[in-house]
Amino acid sequence: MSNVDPKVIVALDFEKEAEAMNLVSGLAAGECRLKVGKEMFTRFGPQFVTRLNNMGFEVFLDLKFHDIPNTVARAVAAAADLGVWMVNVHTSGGPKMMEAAVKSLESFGSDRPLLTGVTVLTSMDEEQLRSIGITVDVNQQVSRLATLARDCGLDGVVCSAREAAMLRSSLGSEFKLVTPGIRPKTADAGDQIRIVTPEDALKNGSSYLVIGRPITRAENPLEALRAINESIRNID
Ligand SMILES: O=c1ccn([C@@H]2O[C@H](COP(=O)(O)O)[C@@H](O)[C@H]2O)c(=O)[nH]1
Repeated sequence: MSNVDPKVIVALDFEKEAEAMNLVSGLAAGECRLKVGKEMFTRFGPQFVTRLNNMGFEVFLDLKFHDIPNTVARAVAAAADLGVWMVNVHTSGGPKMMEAAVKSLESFGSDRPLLTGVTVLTSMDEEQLRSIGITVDVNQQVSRLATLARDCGLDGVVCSAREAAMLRSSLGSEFKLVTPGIRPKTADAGDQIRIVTPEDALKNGSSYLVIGRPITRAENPLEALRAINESIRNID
């Protein structure tokens, strides 16, 4: 299936580069985007991202930067130099950090990557929020962090699709909602808690669906991706 703005971002979380390439080499760039996270970037570095770019794929570099403003700004600019499509920071780094990240992309003009901010990890629930001293419920915390991200000039946030309808109505149609924790009905949740099916995520207003293990650990990953693409084909 060819798609000019593919909704699915496949999370390439593999121990071996060859395993990832085995999947990627069977894909057409229009079928999905690819996410490189902490595991593969730590093992295979920027060269791995460049390799995917050279094959025509748009890459979401999911390193969730969280540090002092100067360090994050420089890391975000380094990601832009690498030519990624999207890069992210943790919104809990605060407004000064997010504003510095936005500013660091000014010189890239229209070539800059999308900049998104992680709100509350999809593996967390209220109980875990309380254990780190956050006493409001998940929706309130996500809403607060997403609004802050929007006000700092970020292009969107990473959240669960459970919060997508709420954020879509408060933050408008252009703000990107990037949603991991996607699980087709029969898939294992694993360590994810705030899960949503691909169909419901798009109906709720998600912009992009981040999907890892339901595709990468499937017996036939290409078939699994194509079945998901087919299931969401007619959903706006
Ligand atoms: O809140 C978040 C932020 C990032 N992720 C990342 O997305 C993928 C999800 O993989 P699955 O195998 O589909 O669970 C993974 O790379 C996470 O690091 C997230 O899950 N939740």
